Amino acid sequence: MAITQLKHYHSLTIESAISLAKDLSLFDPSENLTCEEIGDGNLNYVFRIASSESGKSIIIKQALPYAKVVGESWPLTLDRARIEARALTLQRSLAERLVPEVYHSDEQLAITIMEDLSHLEIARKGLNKGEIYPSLSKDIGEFLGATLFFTSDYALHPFKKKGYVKEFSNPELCKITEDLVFTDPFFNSETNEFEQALEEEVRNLWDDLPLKLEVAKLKRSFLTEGEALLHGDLHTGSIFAGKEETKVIDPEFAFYGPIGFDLGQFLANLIFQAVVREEKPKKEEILRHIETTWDVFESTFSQFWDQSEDAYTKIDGYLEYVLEKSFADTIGFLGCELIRRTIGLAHVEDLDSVQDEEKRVLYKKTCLALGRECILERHRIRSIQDLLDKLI
Ligand SMILES: Nc1ncnc2c1ncn2[C@@H]1O[C@H](COP(=O)(O)OP(=O)(O)O)[C@@H](O)[C@H]1O
Ligand SMILES: CSC[C@H]1O[C@H](OP(=O)(O)O)[C@H](O)[C@@H]1O
Repeated sequence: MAITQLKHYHSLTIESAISLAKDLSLFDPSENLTCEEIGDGNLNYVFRIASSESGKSIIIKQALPYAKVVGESWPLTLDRARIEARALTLQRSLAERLVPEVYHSDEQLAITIMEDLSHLEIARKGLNKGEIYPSLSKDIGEFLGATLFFTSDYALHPFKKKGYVKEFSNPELCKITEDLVFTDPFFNSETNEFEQALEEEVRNLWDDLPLKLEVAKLKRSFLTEGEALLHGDLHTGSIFAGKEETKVIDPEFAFYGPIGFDLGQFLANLIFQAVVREEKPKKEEILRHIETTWDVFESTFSQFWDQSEDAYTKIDGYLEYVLEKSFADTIGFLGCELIRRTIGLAHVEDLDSVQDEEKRVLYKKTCLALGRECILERHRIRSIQDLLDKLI
């Protein structure tokens, strides 16, 4: 009888990460390898292994059985590593240029081994330094048009789509979003974190019943509308950018949800930049990115729509209905992201790194007011220009 040796989960160290890379023949046995842990996200460890001889390098990302940002008191499923590796592979098959290659994955060890993108920079970091990324919004618009269309019912046989819905069932990570994006910031919850100077605005939000009703509707969409496979956490910290290259990483929150969610998260994270940039040309750069993201998403999605085999896609007005609904959802989700990143558990460097306290508080108040307006007015904000008018 063959004896199968089961690999049990253990968290990697610098040494064991190097041994693993060698065991998997990702490097020549004779190569001298260096390894460093470079993870700066909230949840996982990320090891970069490089050979000085060949110049080759790889990334090993490992999930921990808890959320790194909080520690062992917040247990978290290792299944997120399976979801991430699968989502990267599927998204790469739909938008090859915009997603890193996965070399290997292992569910037991909760690892994904992938292409090293260190020649690029995390978009949030670069944007904060004033870097210009000419193709960022065009690329993200294309990524969203392709990944959202080709994982939806407009493109897939219903059996295939429902298979994906099952495969990407991601209850624990969805629960984080349900709590941290849709619930906690709108209630006096322990996870919230905000400065004293925002107390009055925050209490007003908590007391704002019409606002809470609209957030409840958005949360309901997130919980119930399995339209397409979402990235699920598409903020500027999940994107590597360069002058001519863009890559989307970190889809561990992937699941079937409403099309507007990824768009809303990405646009909100651009809006943080629009808010903190006071010089007109610098702000303009971001406004153009906001416009281009939606425009490219809309045109890419519409082009693919014409290839659909679903008879209803030939009915006049159906595409327009889907786009209008997705746009209103995008504006609403964008509002929730603006608020949660300002007063919730997970903040953004764009706002928090502003040293001048008066300015920082002013920017945060602007984000809260804008978030509220977008949630409440999402059906009256009819075009991307209507949104831009609110940012000037
Ligand atoms: N493929 C990659 N190439 C180079 N660096 C990477 C890669 N993936 C992740 N990193 C680095 O690790 C950090 C955290 O990765 P991320 O996937 O966002 O982890 P988390 O899920 O913990 O948020 C990134 O900000 C980046 O600096
Ligand atoms: C405790 S998870 C908080 C927050 O972190 C995730 O982002 P990332 O891992 O990319 O830093 C996600 O946005 C969660 O809402």
